[in-house]
Amino acid sequence: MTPPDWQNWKPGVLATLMFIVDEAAGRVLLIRKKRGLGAGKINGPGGKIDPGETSEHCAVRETQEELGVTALDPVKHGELWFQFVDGLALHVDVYRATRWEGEPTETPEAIPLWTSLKELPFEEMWADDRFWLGEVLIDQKNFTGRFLFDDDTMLTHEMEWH
Ligand SMILES: Nc1nc2c([nH]c(=O)n2[C@H]2C[C@H](O)[C@@H](COP(=O)(O)OP(=O)(O)OP(=O)(O)O)O2)c(=O)[nH]1
Repeated sequence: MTPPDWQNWKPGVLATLMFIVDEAAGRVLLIRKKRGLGAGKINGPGGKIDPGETSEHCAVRETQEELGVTALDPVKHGELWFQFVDGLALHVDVYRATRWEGEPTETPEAIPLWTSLKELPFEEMWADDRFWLGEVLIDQKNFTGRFLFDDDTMLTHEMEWH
């Protein structure tokens, strides 16, 4: 396969992910996603940016809609660029927050899962997550990642740490 030309990737669909970290307890608020892209997988809450909406607002709104929790003072830690071989392109901003309001509650979209930072369930997550999630959640690193997917299979990846 011809190597992808990262420089020419289009942003495509804009989306967000939110990871709420309970630093005192050493855990992160994940979800079991019930529908949409990645249904059945474990992930952070998130979704597509609405027209005219900022990415930070989207990350907070999606977390409210999926779990009934409001993330406070989120910090952006990364950008994910996904190209799927069927043509779908997705650009995802990744946020981390350490304060929140509300109790996580199951919704039609997601089941909340408080998860130990020492036991991130990579085997049930998207294949690229093992390249960045621990570094963002635990070490608070900043990154850009580019990934080529064929459906659920990751074909290539490229990481930059800032
Ligand atoms: N951690 C992780 N998240 C991913 C990957 N690929 C991917 O689309 N996501 C996230 C980004 C978005 O939060 C979500 C896909 O967005 P979506 O907009 O289709 O989700 P949705 O169906 O719930 O959307 P919405 O209608 O609520 O906006 O999945 C991945 O490889 N790793």
